[in-house]
Amino acid sequence: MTRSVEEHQQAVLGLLRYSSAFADGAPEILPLATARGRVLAEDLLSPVNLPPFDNSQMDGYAVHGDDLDGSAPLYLAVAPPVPAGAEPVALEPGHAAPIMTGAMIPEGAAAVVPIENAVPSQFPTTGQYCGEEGLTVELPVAQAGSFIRRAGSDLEAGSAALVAGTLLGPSQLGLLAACGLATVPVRPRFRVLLLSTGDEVQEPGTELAPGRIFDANTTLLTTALEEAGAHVQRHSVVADNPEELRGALQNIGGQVNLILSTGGISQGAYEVVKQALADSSVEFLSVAMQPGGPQAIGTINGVPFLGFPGNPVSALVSFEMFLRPALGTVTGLPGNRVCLPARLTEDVQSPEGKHQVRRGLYTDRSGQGEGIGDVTLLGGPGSHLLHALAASNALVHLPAGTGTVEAGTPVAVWLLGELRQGAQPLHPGNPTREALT
Ligand SMILES: Nc1nc2c(c(=O)[nH]1)N[C@H]1C(S)=C(S)[C@@H](COP(=O)(O)OP(=O)(O)OC[C@H]3O[C@@H](n4cnc5c(N)ncnc54)[C@H](O)[C@@H]3O)O[C@H]1N2
Ligand code: MOO
Repeated sequence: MTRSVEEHQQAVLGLLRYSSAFADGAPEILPLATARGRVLAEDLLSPVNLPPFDNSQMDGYAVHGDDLDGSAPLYLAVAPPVPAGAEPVALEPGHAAPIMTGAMIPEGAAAVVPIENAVPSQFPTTGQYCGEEGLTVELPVAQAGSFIRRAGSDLEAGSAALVAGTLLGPSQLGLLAACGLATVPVRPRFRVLLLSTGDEVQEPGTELAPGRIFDANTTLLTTALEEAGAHVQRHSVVADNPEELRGALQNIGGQVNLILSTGGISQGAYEVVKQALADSSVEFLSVAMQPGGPQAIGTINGVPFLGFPGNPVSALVSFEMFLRPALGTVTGLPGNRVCLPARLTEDVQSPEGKHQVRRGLYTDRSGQGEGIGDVTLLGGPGSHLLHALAASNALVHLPAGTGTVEAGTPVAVWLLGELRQGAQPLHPGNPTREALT
């Protein structure tokens, strides 16, 4: 059975949505400073007004409402100062109180005049406040309410500070702190059991035996999953022994939201995942994509399962194309990569019937009057080319039907990192030839 990229993306999304253990997970309560990158589990109402009280927006003089009759300049007696953090005494008509930014507006005051608009334009010294009677200040005409930040003008007590599903970053966590909250309920992390398979696959840090290779996939996918916000339970490498794999998968139910394996799913004589799950509801199929053609999808004892191909580049491309976007949709975490148009720096040939995903180096040219950036392919299409992948900052899409593309033609790229300054993103989702024309 062969599926299009879009069909398999939908199938993976459906599988993750089915992951009921995840949806029913009780919220975790975290201290604010440890909750960055997590998703809010429930609506949070503010217990206080923001600001909590009427306060001054400027260092200046608080003026009584009775003195705002439009006559100017005002000559007012200087009242005792109002520092931030103090509860001031009421202001009498005919008086102006030195008031600091953030200080509570005294009862009776109706406007603040910034100190630089006063004569003298500096506050009296502490000694003058204490020792001299009869200090006066000259102020220009002021509008009622000027430079006063009203209680609740940012957020009213009892209204929603944040709604469930919000991704918590510095601004959101700062808001909760301003509301006086010390902890936040977050959705539990999406939990993934990760197993790499293959007799030839050996732990890094050991001495490499003849015919064997080091396990790249466990580290590659652990870090990719964690970067996407998931919690990863790493299993040690499973040999090409179906009994061993079945043993590793027993009694997993309920502890994880997804089991993800690499390797053992194509046409060989020792395809351990295929053999171990032959009588299960897991489907082994081919997606019209290169790399990442062989795929497995289904459930094991009710737990969602995905099998990625063993080649490291195939595993990463499978993650980027299928799992990352679906994870974003079900968890509320950012799943879609920034998609940009870029001009190819060389001619390229892709298989007509497949969506080819090449790796490349994207360079932003928007500051050089070029409009869009360019992309240089790194390595060939081979799915073992991990060194070229490591030097790349973009996936380059050559959708099914592309065939030959000449140098200078715009193609869609997904940035594997931050958006460069000035670059204009395309709409997220699968790049098509039409999106570029
Ligand atoms: N006759 C056919 N052979 C193959 C086909 C096919 O259609 N017909 N498809 C090829 C494609 S495309 C891919 S991709 C691979 C997928 O094979 P498997 O998923 O069964 O993976 P393995 O055979 O176990 O491994 C493939 C390759 O990757 C290396 N590998 C595996 N695990 C790791 C790891 N953890 N770290 C680093 N490298 C790993 C492994 O040694 C193999 O070289 O099948 C093709 N064959
Ligand atoms: O489809 Mo395989 O993933 O090219 O190398």
